[in-house]
Amino acid sequence: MLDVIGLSKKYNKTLAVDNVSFDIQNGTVGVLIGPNGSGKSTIIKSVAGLLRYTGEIKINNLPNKDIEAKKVFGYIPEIPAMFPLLTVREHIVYILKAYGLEIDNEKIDSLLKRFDLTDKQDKLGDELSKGMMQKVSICCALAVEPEVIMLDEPMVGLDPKAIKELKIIIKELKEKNCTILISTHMLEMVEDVWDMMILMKEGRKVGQYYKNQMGDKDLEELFFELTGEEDE
Ligand SMILES: Nc1ncnc2c1ncn2[C@@H]1O[C@H](COP(=O)(O)OP(=O)(O)OP(=O)(O)O)[C@@H](O)[C@H]1O
Repeated sequence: MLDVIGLSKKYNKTLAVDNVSFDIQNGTVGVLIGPNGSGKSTIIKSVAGLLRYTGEIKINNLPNKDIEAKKVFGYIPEIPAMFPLLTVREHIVYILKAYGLEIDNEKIDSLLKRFDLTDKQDKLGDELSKGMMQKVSICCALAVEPEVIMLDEPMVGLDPKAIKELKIIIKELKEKNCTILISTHMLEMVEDVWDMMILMKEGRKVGQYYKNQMGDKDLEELFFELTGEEDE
């Protein structure tokens, strides 16, 4: 479960996030949407503990910066960060070690296979394409079997097969009662997985909507209706 309570973040004079609150229950996919610059990445980075902010963020009822909270939390950043001298496989091993988990080679093999990385597992971090880096970053986050996972624009740069696999994985995580937060502009990619939508505009949460209350409307239709922007 993820709780964000009264979150505000200023970068110098820019109020990027203005008193935003929401919660996402276990087994629920929340999507964070809004125009460019509306504060989505700032929220995600705050939850991930990468920024200073005011307000409270709790993961499974623990402060997000608590080590016990970090142990159950996975994060796929918008821009993947690779270790240049670690191989693809070593990235996953490294993460498992950092989380204090056993090195389960079968689990690693299966993740690599799902993302077509088996024959790339010995490539170094700085030898990878952008899409491959994104896949490694996804494998690392999944390897720790998080209870709460955040994905910042996860589909960008992925090939169609990897997008399909990721969508299946999101559904599997949901079935395992995971709490999932996805920030994206690719609304059609989350159409069949979302449960709750948090709509951001100019740093403020301007709405929170549940799929089961939205009738037949799709996410894109809702977005244009709610933001008053033109669908061209
Ligand atoms: N490091 C930074 N320094 C200063 N201002 C920043 C910084 N990062 C973001 N901002 C500002 O904070 C506001 C929110 O940015 P943020 O990246 O959170 O938006 P976003 O909704 O994720 O945008 P996008 O859809 O373009 O990724 C913007 O006005 C942006 O210019």
